[in-house]
Amino acid sequence: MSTFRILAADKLAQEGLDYITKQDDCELVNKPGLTEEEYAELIQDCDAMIVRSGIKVTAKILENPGKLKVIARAGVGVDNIDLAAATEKGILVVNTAAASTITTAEHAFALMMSLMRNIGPAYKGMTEGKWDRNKYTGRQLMGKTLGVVGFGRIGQTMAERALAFGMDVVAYDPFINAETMMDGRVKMFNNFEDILPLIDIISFHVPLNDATRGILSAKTYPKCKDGLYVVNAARGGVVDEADLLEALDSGKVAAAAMDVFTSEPPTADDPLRNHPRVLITPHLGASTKEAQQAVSVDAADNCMTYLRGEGIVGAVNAGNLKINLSPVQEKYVDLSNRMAKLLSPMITRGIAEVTIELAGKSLAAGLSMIERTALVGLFEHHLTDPVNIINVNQVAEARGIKVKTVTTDDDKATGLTIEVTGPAGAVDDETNADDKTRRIVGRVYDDLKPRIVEINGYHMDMIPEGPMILLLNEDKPGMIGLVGSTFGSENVNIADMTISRRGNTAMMVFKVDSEPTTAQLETIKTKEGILKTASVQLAEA
Ligand SMILES: NC(=O)C1=CN([C@@H]2O[C@H](COP(=O)(O)OP(=O)(O)OC[C@H]3O[C@@H](n4cnc5c(N)ncnc54)[C@H](O)[C@@H]3O)[C@@H](O)[C@H]2O)C=CC1
Ligand SMILES: O=C(O)C(=O)COP(=O)(O)O
Repeated sequence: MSTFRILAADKLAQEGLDYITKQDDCELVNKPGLTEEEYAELIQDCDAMIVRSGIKVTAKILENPGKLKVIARAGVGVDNIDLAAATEKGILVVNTAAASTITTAEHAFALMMSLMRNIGPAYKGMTEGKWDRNKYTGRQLMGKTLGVVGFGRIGQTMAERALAFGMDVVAYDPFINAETMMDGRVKMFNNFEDILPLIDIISFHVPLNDATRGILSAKTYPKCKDGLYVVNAARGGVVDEADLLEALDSGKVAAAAMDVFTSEPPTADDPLRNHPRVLITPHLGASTKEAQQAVSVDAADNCMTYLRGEGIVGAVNAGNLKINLSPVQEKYVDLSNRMAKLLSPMITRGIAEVTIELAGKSLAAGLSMIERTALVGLFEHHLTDPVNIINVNQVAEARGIKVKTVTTDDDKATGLTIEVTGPAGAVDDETNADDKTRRIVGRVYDDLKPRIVEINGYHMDMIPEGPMILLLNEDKPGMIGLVGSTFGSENVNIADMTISRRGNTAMMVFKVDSEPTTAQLETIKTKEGILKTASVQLAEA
């Protein structure tokens, strides 16, 4: 059994660490707090890396990833991971989406309540011997309007709690196409500025990206009511920090609560640390015993699922990959790999375009996986850089290879066709019409076995498995005998064969007992009438 080395590169709950050490096939490398250079070296010998927000997983760390295959974020936000670099290197990034939702919403809610009742400065005054009863008259939540920015897991959990406290809730989320949510109790907006005149309190629950960076800033304050309360437990930078300080001074903002900062930790003299109307916590949103236990175990689990080849859970950078496939869809994924591997040695003219044709409505959910698996099979022997289902679309795009997918709904005749077109000028008018592209057609029948039914216009019905040899020869008498005796003298034992004619050539496909050596293939190739040879090693079907 192989042993997976799992690196904990951030402080993880003990439960998560114990969970890793209890697995027979895993070894824990618990090394939080190292330098960028140290991680760059350490990851090369680790299969998985688990992080929180305390480390920046930079392109430099990932430059030579060695055997690193997966990075798990024990939490939600992945803005501290260079996703483009991870994808380029074929490293899967996963998170533990829902495990910390309630905890984080509770923290945002606690910040909102504390802000409205001056809990922070009142407590501070008490510790300094003061008794300021009049200074800290607060505001009641009931009847106030909360604006939730980002109506995902945490935003909705925050809204549920606000509604229970008798607040009105409106939300801005341009990726939700609904007029209202929560049984009509939350009015939805898809223009940020439209919620601003309506709200007394704003709370952010969005990822940090180019669209959300500085979304609340000097530009947008003029639309807000005077005396706005601001809560940010999403990411530092969503609320522009310099503009917030000005808005506090001008009275536009009554008070602000921040759990997250543009730079963490903020410097000791950061004005947000000591502002009398700013309540701050050190990125504690997800920090409860319950949430940390859940995210650390889930993160470890998500790594193991991937490393053990059992699927992908919580993918962040695997595009539209669908993992929970039906048995038939899975068989088509397996078939696409076999088909691509068989076609791959015939691709001698380069690849400009790949067309994947999938027939059968019932297979549609597996399309992305089938497509990626086929591309990996086509590319892997032609490229030196590692290519896998995570980075294969990016690899194709970076090389200008067009990937076309055609689907049809016919469930009575399910099937898969992979066709590869070479670059312009790769074929000419003399080229046989069936050879202008490289094409392979396969299906999975009711017995769930993969079948190849056509290669480049040569029709057959063959289960692709084990070591296989493909021969293209002149279609003339004596060829089968010649090949049989040559295999015999070369000690290559034939287990099965199929032959198909097209014009004056034929394709013989052999299953043999063991993979032929290059020298054996060369000997076969020198025989009169043999035009091309290739060998492929496939798994048993
Ligand atoms: N303070 C802390 O310790 C924690 C902070 N977080 C932060 O909370 C964020 C939200 O987490 P979840 O609710 O679990 O994620 P989620 O993915 O369920 O929700 C995010 C929502 O934001 C929306 N969104 C995306 N771009 C937007 C835009 N430009 N404008 C408005 N809405 C937009 C999405 O449509 C989605 O509905 C995370 O991205 C993370 O940054 C998460 C956990 C803990
Ligand atoms: O899950 C998130 O996005 C968080 O911000 C929590 O961060 P942490 O794991 O506490 O460093």
